[in-house]
Amino acid sequence: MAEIIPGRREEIKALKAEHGNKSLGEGIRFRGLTIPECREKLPKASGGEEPLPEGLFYLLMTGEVPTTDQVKLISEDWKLRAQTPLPSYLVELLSKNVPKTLHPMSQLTMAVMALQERSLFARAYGEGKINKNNMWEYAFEDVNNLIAVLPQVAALIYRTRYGKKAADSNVSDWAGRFAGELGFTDAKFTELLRLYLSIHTDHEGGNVSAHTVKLVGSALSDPYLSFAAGVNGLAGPLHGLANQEVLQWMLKLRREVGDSPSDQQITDYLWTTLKAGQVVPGFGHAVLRKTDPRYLCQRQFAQKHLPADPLFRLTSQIYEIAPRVLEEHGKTKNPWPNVDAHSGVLLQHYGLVEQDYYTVLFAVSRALGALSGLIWDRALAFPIERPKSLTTEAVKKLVGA
Ligand SMILES: CC(=O)SCCNC(=O)CCNC(=O)[C@H](O)C(C)(C)COP(=O)(O)OP(=O)(O)OC[C@H]1O[C@@H](n2cnc3c(N)ncnc32)[C@H](O)[C@@H]1OP(=O)(O)O
Ligand SMILES: O=C([O-])CC(=O)C(=O)O
Repeated sequence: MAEIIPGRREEIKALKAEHGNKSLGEGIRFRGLTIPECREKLPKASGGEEPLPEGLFYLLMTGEVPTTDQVKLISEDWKLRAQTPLPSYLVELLSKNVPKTLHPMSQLTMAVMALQERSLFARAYGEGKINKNNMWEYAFEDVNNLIAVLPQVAALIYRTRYGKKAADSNVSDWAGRFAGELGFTDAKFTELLRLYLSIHTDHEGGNVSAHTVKLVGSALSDPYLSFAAGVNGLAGPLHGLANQEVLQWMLKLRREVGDSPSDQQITDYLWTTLKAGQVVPGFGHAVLRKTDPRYLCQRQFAQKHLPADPLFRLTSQIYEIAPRVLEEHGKTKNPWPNVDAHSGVLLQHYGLVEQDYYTVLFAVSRALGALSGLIWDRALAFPIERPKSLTTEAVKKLVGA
């Protein structure tokens, strides 16, 4: 990073000076690579087929596809960093003191906030050691320390809330450790988790969670404070919570009309949702205008590994019907499914059935995207974000309305 950053600083300064007034957009790409390209090019676990999230992190940080050895180094580094035991007050908090009714996303935010005590960035700032040139280094350490322990923290929330036990596992990549801590040993589930944690990392920087991390970080709040804020944004039903909402919506459909609904029953159920003034979870998108490529790659995974799963078949049936209904409804600019319309179905298949936990998985993945961006924000010394705010009266006066 120390070698890459100076050149990038110059490059971006020149680019902004020359082209800063143009507007841009290019769908979902990670450093220029599409989701299928990432799936193909990023290193896999031995015997595995899905990308290791560590590789995506490396790609987001450096702009280059890592070698298997480079990815291994990250896995080992994160494993080492995770060996510092979680603070006992955090373990007490999560395993004894939070009420079972507190949503797992709120528990995650509390846990990240509790870890903020470890921030090297905040400590260095307090000691007057931080300047624009070196601040990325402190952010880098905090980010890697936080990412390293997130699986442990998230799994502790899971085990406590649902009365589960960790599994004995000698898989040592980041997602593999997470699967074991969650109590899963099925190699297919671990592969699914590697894919899940790779594809949920980011979607440009403008989505609510990543942008919140960026915004809060722009005040030089440290990576723990910034990430906790982003997790709160992800917990909203129009964003990451749609992950859980989709499944609840589908299960309610099954409860109301049985396990094998007809096309007409699904159509009626969609209209009931829309006429009640609610959104159809998992459909629509703020910027995409076609089926989300993350939906499609999860669909491919299902077609390969669980083609006969009843919930997958229902998902496919809804895929046929919902876009037509949404088009007829005429409001949404994008009637096609997004990433959240598929993930829960896969997790259900492998026995991770606790829907209100799903967005925590999303958050663990989002840490890679949003926090790698945060390191770059500090490396490029981006300024504090501050959109202008005016009253409606002032706007009217200024535009002569
Ligand atoms: C990882 C992610 O965050 S992916 C998104 C996850 N969220 C969901 O799946 C929730 C369902 N979808 C939605 O609510 C929306 O499509 C969003 C929040 C994702 C995008 O919102 P917008 O950018 O405002 O979408 P858009 O410009 O198409 O909205 C136009 C209108 O269509 C409505 N609309 C959009 N999607 C849907 C939907 N799935 N069901 C019903 N109505 C919808 C909007 O509510 C809005 O209505 P309004 O004019 O009465 O205010
Ligand atoms: O881009 C968005 O607004 C929502 C999304 O898909 C994501 O955050 O992954």
